[in-house]
Amino acid sequence: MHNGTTITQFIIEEQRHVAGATGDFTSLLNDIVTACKVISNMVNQGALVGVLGSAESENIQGETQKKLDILTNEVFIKSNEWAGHLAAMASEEMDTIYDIPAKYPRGKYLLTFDPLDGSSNIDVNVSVGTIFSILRIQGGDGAPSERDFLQAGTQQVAAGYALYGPSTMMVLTTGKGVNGFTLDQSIGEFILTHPDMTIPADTREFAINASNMRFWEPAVKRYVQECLDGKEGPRGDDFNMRWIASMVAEVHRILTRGGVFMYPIDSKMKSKGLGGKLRLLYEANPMSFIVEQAGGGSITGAERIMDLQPESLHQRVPVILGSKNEVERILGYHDQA
Ligand SMILES: O=P(O)(O)OC[C@H]1O[C@](O)(COP(=O)(O)O)[C@@H](O)[C@@H]1O
Ligand SMILES: [Mg+2]
Ligand SMILES: [Mg+2]
Repeated sequence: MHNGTTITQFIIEEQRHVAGATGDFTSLLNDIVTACKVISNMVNQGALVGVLGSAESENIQGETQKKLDILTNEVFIKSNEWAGHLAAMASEEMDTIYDIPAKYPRGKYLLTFDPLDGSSNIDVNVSVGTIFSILRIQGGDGAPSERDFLQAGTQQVAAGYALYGPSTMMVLTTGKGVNGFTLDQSIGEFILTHPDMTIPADTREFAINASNMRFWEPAVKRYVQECLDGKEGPRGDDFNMRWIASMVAEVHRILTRGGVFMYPIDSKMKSKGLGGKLRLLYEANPMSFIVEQAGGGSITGAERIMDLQPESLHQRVPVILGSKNEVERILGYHDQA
């Protein structure tokens, strides 16, 4: 018998304190947990089940989809469309919203997700993940539309990610702190192993794709240069650098030991009319909710991400998140720039 709290138990106990809770939310989270277990197995099996490599298709972002991008999207749809908790879904891998088929009852929640984050790492067997965010539909009983999804991050009911790494983990917030669970493969259950995760306010570790340096804005160039100048520079201390190229893995490292993650806007993106690399609804908002609930900060450079009013389903934004004091320093550099 395991001796820990399962994620199901944890969610039910948490929901007992929510006035008027109907069990819908608990059951929706459980369906998401099931989807991540299926994906964990798929990712783990990899070449054994022929899921590596690219598909012959592109998503709306113009990215060549990986086979696993499509398969994991299907897993999320199938696991969540039937139970009657959702009005609709939206995903990185689907151009438009996914309306719940008429054969299933429709519910009051909206689910946005990045079924497989860190796609460029799949074929090289580096950690990847799944990111999700839950909203409540605000409109009436009519058919849901894209507009229903365009809610600020502060409206999120819950957010989480699964990390498929050396062990499979799930990290979750419902607005009452952040908790981490590890999948016990022997019983197929996520067990609470990282209660009340918090991000240290200070750090000496940053993560950014330095190959874009010549395109960065002055504030980001200044911040990174000062980190690289280390003890001899104005920070008077040495900094370490990391870049995994899977946002989930970067955020998990920051939740575990602090740090700052940056995918800022740059002149190359601007020249293509892009507002950033990462997507607001199913990458930036859920990760910002988690990071803020763990005591960290999350900004675009100039403003708090969770206050942004979304304009479109696949909108991209700059992301700078992590240890609070570093994020505030970077915000200050943008104000001064
Ligand atoms: O290729 P780069 O510049 O290193 O970008 C890596 C970033 O792109 C992403 O892979 C984008 O997410 P997807 O893999 O879900 O498209 C992030 O996880 C990661 O932080
Ligand atoms: Mg992603
Ligand atoms: Mg993805």
